[in-house]
Amino acid sequence: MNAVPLPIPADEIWRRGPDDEDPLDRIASALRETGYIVLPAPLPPALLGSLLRHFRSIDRARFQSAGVGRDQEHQLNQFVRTDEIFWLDKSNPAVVAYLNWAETLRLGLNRRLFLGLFDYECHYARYDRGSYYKKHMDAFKGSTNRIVSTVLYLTPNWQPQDGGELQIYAPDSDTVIEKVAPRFGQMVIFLSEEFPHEVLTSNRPRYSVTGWFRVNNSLGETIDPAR
Ligand SMILES: O=C(O)CCC(=O)C(=O)O
Ligand SMILES: [Fe+2]
Repeated sequence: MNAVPLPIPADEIWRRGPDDEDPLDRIASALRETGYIVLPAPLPPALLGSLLRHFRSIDRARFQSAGVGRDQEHQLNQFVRTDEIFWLDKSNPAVVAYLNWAETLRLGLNRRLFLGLFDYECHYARYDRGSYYKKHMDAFKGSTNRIVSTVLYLTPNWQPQDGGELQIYAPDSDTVIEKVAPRFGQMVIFLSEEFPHEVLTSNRPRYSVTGWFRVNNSLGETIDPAR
């Protein structure tokens, strides 16, 4: 692969906290122990700024109404979700830097948790005023290859009255265990098959990058993941 210009040096892409703990150790042990972690600012500010500029530069018309389910089951269901998405590829340097970061996370989690994560897919999501995503699972055991979900928030100057929090429920339950503010730079990482979750109605435009680490379920001539 060609060297791609990064907005920030690759060796500065993981920032250590004041306790000098390796952030990958912290994320891995949280996933092992509780299944999720909220990180207030895991990425360098320069990268967040470049991602937001890229997000805003994309014409509205290029975002697609988000569907529910995959492939043949894929359907638009406005009762469930009203956000719009834009799948990401390596054509923008900020996205490349973000994907490099995700790649180090993938390798770090595989090394520590033996998850066998194979790749990462991600899209931008925009929730216009009044948009939501009702309670759902990102993956059901045995029927999908999404293993770890990530959401990075890019909404500038988010205020509590803006709503749009991510509500995480205990596994198989209606009990809310965490409410994550979609604050600029904040990220949440969770096991896709464990936690029902919901995006509460947003009272202003809400921007995010949602992604999934997947395992490779390809068998014989059936290629899975499909895309
Ligand atoms: O944006 C969020 O907080 C979560 C989005 C989500 O659950 C999804 O896209 O599957
Ligand atoms: Fe989700």
